[in-house]
Amino acid sequence: MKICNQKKYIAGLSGGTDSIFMLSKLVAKVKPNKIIACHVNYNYRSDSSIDQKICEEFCKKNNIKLEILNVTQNYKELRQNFESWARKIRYDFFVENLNKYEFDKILIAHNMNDDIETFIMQKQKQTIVQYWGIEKKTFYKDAMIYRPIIEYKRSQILEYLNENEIVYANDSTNLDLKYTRNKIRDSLDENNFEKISEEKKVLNQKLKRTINTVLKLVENIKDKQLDLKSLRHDQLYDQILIFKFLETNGFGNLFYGRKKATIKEIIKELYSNKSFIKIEINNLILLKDRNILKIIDKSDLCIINKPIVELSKEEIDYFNCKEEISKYNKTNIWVTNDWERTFKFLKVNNKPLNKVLTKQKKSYFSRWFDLVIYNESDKNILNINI
Ligand SMILES: Nc1ncnc2c1ncn2[C@@H]1O[C@H](COP(=O)(O)OP(=O)(O)OP(=O)(O)O)[C@@H](O)[C@H]1O
Repeated sequence: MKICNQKKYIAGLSGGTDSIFMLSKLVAKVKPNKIIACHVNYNYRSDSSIDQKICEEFCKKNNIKLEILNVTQNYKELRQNFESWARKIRYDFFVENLNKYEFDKILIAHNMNDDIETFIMQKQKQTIVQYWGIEKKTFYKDAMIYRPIIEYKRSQILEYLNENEIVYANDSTNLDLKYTRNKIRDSLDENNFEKISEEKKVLNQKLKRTINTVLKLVENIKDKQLDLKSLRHDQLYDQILIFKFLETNGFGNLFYGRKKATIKEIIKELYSNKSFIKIEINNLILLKDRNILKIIDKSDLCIINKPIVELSKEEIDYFNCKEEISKYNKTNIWVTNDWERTFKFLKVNNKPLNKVLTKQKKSYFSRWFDLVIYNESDKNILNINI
């Protein structure tokens, strides 16, 4: 276990095998005053107090300061997934202590089995990943999370604890096979770990290279638009590119944990001959506008079709059209930028407006920003510069 004895550590201590093992190894290398253990008692299981007691006794014996967060929550009323809710509570608690004591790193006791299980799960679930398995070092709210026992197998950990007669808690949820992870856990043979780790390593190297290339490209993207010539007909590259493009423009959360299929379908559409494609996911509009892919936040768009006299001050400012509309103030004069709905029946010199614009290869995106002024009775447009 690589650990620097000069640094100060906040250690996540659940009382289970892994974190007790991590701390046992840690106290052998680092002075106790450089370690603070943090335990979260969720009061979720009937035996939660046993875990807390094990942590208290371990820390007392090893002269380590222990911070405990006692969670009071009515679990019948919890409306979200327990695991992700619980994870946020404990990571926030770790960060709070890291800042309070001005320590350097947070240590979490994931082991090699967790890493391999995560890898197998990622492959089965076919989600977009940025790393295969569990990374040794990550960040949470600017705090460094380090996993010093990621190279230890569960069997090695148990052997060490039993040999040294160290007391640990049994996590009763581990025995419950209804969870996917536990099903995978049961089917894994540690003898295959070297081979799986090698496969994981190769995939991660490839993924890292791709992410780095994509990031260089995405860094230079302006106006939330991607030139579709940047796609490479390489599945991994294209998927990462679209994902990073969405992520850097604030829409990554829509795709975290989502099946890769969603991004794959988007890419398939982008390669089609269609010059216009509009994909909507919650507040996101992805617009293929000929050779450009544009990200639009629906809440940034103002789409109208109404009599000119009903334009609000905000709308006049948004379209910067004060001067233009002052020329028209009759009641049968309407304004619109709702090109998807109105341009098929509006006419310019008796031709449908959308056909004229398509012929001119007018960008679909820009149509939302040019206000069309038209006569409601004959549907002819009046601002002929369009
Ligand atoms: N109740 C707890 N109190 C303090 N630390 C905990 C607690 N539960 C988990 N941890 C820390 O997190 C590590 C991983 O725990 P576990 O495998 O249960 O979580 P996970 O959901 O797989 O991963 P994650 O840490 O990302 O939530 C533990 O070994 C321990 O270091």
